[in-house]
Amino acid sequence: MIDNHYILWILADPRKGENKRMIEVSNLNKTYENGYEALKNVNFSVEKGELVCLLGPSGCGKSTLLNIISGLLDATSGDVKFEGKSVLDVAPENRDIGFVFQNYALFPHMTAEENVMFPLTVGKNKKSKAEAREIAQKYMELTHITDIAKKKPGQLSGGQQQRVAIARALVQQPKVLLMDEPLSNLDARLRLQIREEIRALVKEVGITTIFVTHDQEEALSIGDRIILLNNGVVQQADKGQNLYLDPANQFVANFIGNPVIDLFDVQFDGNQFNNEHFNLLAERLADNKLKQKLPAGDYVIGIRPENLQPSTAEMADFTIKVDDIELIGRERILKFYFGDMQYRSLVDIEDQIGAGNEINLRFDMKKAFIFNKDGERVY
Ligand SMILES: Nc1ncnc2c1ncn2[C@@H]1O[C@H](COP(=O)(O)OP(=O)(O)OP(=O)(O)O)[C@@H](O)[C@H]1O
Repeated sequence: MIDNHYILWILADPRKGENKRMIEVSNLNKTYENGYEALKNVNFSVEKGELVCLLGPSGCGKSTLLNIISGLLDATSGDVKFEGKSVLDVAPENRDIGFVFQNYALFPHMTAEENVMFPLTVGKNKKSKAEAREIAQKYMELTHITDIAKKKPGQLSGGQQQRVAIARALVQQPKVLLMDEPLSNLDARLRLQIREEIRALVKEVGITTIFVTHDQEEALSIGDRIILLNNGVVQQADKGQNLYLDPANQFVANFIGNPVIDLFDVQFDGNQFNNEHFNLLAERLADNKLKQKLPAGDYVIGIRPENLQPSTAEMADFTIKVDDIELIGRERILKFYFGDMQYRSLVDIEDQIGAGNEINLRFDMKKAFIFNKDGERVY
């Protein structure tokens, strides 16, 4: 019989968490030869079987980070560990990684099947031809490409080529799958379809995956978690819904969300938030959301368009003239201007409000965010 002390010891074992952790990036910095700091003290980890999206605007350092994890690029300082062991001294081909690129990178003279089999015909993963074919067959079935097995890349659509590339990356049964903007060259409809296929596939295979994209919608739909980078700095690493509902700072609030969040410059006098269009009493804030006592000064109020709603004249914070409307599925976006800045309110499609209408709007202050002048969230 196992005694209770033994069970307690297992439960208290500090190594327990490490067993679940596949990738750990710690204090990672990259300064290019021209002195440009592309990554600044990057820290995050990825659990086994997790699908994490690296998201951020062009030039934020996504490819630099992916290339350091894969070994194609050296870090300036910091560490990358796989299953608790540093891989910085391990050559890329020995890191047990499958890589999928934006441009597919297939061998044009080989058929789809030969491309998929290729990693099993060379190097340390070399198998007999029959075995290679059998394994390739399994991954070709998983990626739905058996019917195009004998075709060459030039005869395949972009979506088919990317499926071949994914099968080729998985056929070595790597521990980690890295995907660098794999859907960028596909048309909109195919992007939607293949991203769903990719998520289903990596979950079925159970492989730890880092998926790079600059498209927030793609990241929100595919990732278990999102690591949002800007200027080489991790802004927030969290579930997609938390980036939307509980953004760490003004950059995250502004980057995530479609339609984009409304941001208003305000001055706080200790009692109300003021600008030339409205005055909002601080007592409308939810006390438990305040991260600190706010000194008087300049702030930015952020409100998601669905939380800036038409109201009665008595309850209104301000009145606007609708400049334009946009229909998106079940909802309509009402657009209006203060000066040359455009703002948005999101209402139900049934609300018969059109361009040119004057309407009253009210902030749901319990759902607003407030940022200080450094973009840090204070509420
Ligand atoms: N070899 C290099 N020397 C100097 N600067 C570089 C080098 N490679 C990249 N950079 C710079 O480092 C920053 C990060 O580049 P990186 O390619 O990692 O960004 P990214 O987020 O992948 O961008 P994109 O989405 O456009 O591919 C950019 O400002 C880029 O200009």
